[in-house]
Amino acid sequence: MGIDDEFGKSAFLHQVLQLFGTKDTAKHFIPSFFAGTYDFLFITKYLQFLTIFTALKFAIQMGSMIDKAITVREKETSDEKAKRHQDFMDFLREAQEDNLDTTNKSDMDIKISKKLTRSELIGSAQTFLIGGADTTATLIDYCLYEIAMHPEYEKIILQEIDDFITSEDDINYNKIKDLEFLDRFVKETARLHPFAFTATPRRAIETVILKCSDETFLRIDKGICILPNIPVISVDKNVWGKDANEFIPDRFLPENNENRHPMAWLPFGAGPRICPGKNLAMHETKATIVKLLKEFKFEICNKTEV
Ligand code: HEM
Repeated sequence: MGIDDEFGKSAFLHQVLQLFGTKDTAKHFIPSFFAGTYDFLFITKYLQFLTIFTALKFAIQMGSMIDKAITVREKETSDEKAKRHQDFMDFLREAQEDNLDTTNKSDMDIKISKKLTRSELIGSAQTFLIGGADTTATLIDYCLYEIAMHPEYEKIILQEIDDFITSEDDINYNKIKDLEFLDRFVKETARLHPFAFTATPRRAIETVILKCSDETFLRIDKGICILPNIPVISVDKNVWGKDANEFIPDRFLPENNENRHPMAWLPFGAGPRICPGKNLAMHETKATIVKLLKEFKFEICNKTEV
């Protein structure tokens, strides 16, 4: 996906990409230095806390840039707005303008109807931008790893690409949707590498007693924060079968999916707080793989231990 594609047309996104690109990681002395050493030098492991300052600086810089972008939007006339590409900042600002009424939703913790404040707007934009960048890149990395590990599946993906994607113009949402094997391949990759699992903590809003599959009971008190063990759920043999640890994209064929527990596949979380970028991330991953496989072959390097 390039900045000239549909997703990249947003002026706001351009500004943010510029911010991401002003200093690449290698130029950040502290993270790049400790990234290479913290594993084996006792003292540098603990000095890593210094990276907090770099991250903080980045967050402040990003916050102030978003703040400026909002000010620009506030001064815009409706004519000016209509002429440009509408982006997620418009949706967030419209949410700010809506008078959200959540009073009748008994399962919601916050029951105040209110608009997004400016700092909530900035915070939401930051979450979208940070949550949406490295995550998708990591999923793409894992897919390429699995492609290199499974040339037999690479062949099927290539065949599917040949059948459906005949030109660069075909790499669009509707055509990518037709690549059903690639979709299963990406889902299987995400199942075996659920790297964002730490993003799913939940706090109990009331005390509950859960009955476990081994007939024991688990009491969760009001206010307790729990983190579902997604890496374990993802390879649970009771849910996925004896071959749970194997890479088998066809386990996501509709007929194999039918009786599976709805909370079995959790790389994007679940429920009202499920990742809102899920469909975008899946599309972006598949589109990127199509582009890459059209140009490159991915193989395991004999010199690298996997
Ligand atoms: C492969 C890519 C991605 C993965 C694996 C991923 C994973 C996750 C997970 C596990 C959560 C927590 C969900 C839960 O608590 O149930 C989450 C939340 C979130 N993600 Fe993603 N994400 C990805 C891409 C994206 C993208 C592309 C965007 C935005 C463009 C995005 C925006 C967000 C936001 C805003 C939240 C917070 C939602 C909330 O708290 O209500 N993510 N993501």
